[in-house]
Amino acid sequence: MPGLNSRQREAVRYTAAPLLVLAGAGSGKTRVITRKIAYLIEDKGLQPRHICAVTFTNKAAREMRERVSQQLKGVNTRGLRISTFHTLGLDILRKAPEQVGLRSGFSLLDAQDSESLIKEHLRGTAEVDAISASAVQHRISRWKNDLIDPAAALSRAEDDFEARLAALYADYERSLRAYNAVDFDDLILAPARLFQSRPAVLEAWQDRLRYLLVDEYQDTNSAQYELVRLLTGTRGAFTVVGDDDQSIYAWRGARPENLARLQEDYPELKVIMLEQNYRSSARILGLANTLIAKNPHVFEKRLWSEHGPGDMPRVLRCTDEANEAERVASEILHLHFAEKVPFGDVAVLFRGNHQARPFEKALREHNIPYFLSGGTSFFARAEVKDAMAYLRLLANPEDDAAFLRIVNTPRREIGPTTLERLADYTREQGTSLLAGCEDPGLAEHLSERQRNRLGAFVDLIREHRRRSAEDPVGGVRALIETIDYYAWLREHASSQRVAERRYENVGDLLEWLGKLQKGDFHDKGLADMVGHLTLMDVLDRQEEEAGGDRVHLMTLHACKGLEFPHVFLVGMEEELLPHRSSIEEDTIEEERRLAYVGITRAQRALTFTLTSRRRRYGEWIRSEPSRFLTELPADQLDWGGERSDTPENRKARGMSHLHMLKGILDAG
Ligand SMILES: Nc1ncnc2c1ncn2[C@@H]1O[C@H](COP(=O)(O)OP(=O)(O)OP(=O)(O)O)[C@@H](O)[C@H]1O
Ligand SMILES: [Mg+2]
Repeated sequence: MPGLNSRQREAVRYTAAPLLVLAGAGSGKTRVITRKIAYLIEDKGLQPRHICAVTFTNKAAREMRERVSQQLKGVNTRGLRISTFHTLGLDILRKAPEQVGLRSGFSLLDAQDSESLIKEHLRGTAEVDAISASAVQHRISRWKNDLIDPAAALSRAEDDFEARLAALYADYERSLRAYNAVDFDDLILAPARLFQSRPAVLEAWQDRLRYLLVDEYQDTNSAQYELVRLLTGTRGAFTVVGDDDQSIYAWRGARPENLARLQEDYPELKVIMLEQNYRSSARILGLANTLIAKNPHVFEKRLWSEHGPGDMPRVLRCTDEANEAERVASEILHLHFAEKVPFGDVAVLFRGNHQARPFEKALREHNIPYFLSGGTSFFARAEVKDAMAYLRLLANPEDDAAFLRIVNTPRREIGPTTLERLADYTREQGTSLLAGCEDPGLAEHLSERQRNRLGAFVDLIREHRRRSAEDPVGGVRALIETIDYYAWLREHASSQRVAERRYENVGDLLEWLGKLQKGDFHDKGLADMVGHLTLMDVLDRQEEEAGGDRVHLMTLHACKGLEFPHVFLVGMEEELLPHRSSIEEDTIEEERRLAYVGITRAQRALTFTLTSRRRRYGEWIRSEPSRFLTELPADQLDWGGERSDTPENRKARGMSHLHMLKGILDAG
């Protein structure tokens, strides 16, 4: 087993009992998982279909799949399951939807959809001014992650307010059921419940998944813990790897204590610690060790590295955000043109999504290709999703998910109770929601006023379906104007500018549709074009994921498990990192872990940046260096590091212009 140290080898070979590999960043935990998959197939003769590896992000799952297929060249790995927890959950539900009270073809609500559903339920309650829909959603999500159902939430409520939130949770659940829909958290919760209540279903899955491997185990929540516990059963055939110092999702219900709980639930648990870091140069690792040592520890682990000291990590002091972004862009140009570093080897990491904007601007201005992970792609924008939902409903009146998305967008005073009754009725009748609106039998269930509102909506759709049968794009355009979608956007946006930009996105979508109509789809109908656009949606995402040689921009939460030769950790300021809310709530330890995760992504070079002033809520505020920077030994950091204005760098910038020019010439 080349490329593994003796402890890693032991971890790969160990299958006698449950195994926990507990080790710091860059020590090869993920490598143990990928090698172990290969070992189980090649040496232990396990069929690929009996193995399941679980990670947290699609990106991580994709990388793992690549690494495994490289190791198993020529071996048929059909059936090998490497996915996120959520994808695994979705597959489990899809195989037996009736068992959990769903029908096949159930819809999956994203966070945006759940939030607007909650908003509907909040409307008209006493709590509407006291709490935002997103806060309620967060609360419900926490309950679900802790396997607490509405009844249990109610019985635990300590005051009236909590009790009201629990009641909202119950309303929300009822709506989901009526709509034949699940939310993101249900993808874990529902399978766990399914397994608890149906031993036969559980047994079939246990028979299918005979060995389970979990990466980033420190970030599992209670529902995920339960799912793993159930799936692995008494056999306990699993390997989990994790690092308590990298637990950064407690705010979303992750339970780092799950690491300790394993020992209680599985007394025969074997624990292997890894201590050699293979990722970072010694100076970078030294900073990481110093920083994390400030947190209290249950397990002491000190990482060491055989790599040389490497470059001195640097700190760039910048005047403000624009300057910070400009300096980083300049540094990246230097790396790329003077040192021949591919753009893809560089990552810019920040605490909050809002910090990305100036960097995007600066990188774009310098013609540096970049990719913003977790950013909002065109098809993920609310307004584009609304417009797509209208398109889908025009093309296919049976599309219940599309119906639900826009029946009240813009507001038509059709409340959740009306929709629930409609959904219950149509389920009995076996018709779609839209068709159900016109069913005379509905009269028993809904008041005349409610029926009239639904009727008006049906008329709207029918009229424009007719128009779009003759002229697809014209029909859709007329619909968007008839409902005065712009006014709706204007009502909800923070400024006219924002509303206009959103409306432009809708315009872009229609324009795109127009091009299709004139081009390849001139002899086809709306349904074909919508199908094509939906597929584009998938392609768009795939393209996003494919990468290419681009600088990575991402939050610290998103960079878990990844590594980059050059890392810029920006915004190293008090109230940014640590975040202001963590200072107030005294959850600095989790922020320190976040900083630790960021630092340990760097392989060769690490650069921190900070500004002396930053705009916040329209005002200039003086920024203070992050305590995490001042905790680091001053002699291990180069605080003077000015590279942006060296002659070399000016040359690099000149080359970038040449590069740009060449691009223009090539295009011409
Ligand atoms: N025994 C080894 N010899 C050489 N390189 C190794 C060895 N083990 C791991 N590596 C390399 O070290 C780097 C870090 O490994 P890996 O990503 O598996 O660490 P990790 O513990 O999962 O890190 P993280 O905690 O950040 O997820 C990778 O580039 C990996 O290929
Ligand atoms: Mg890893």
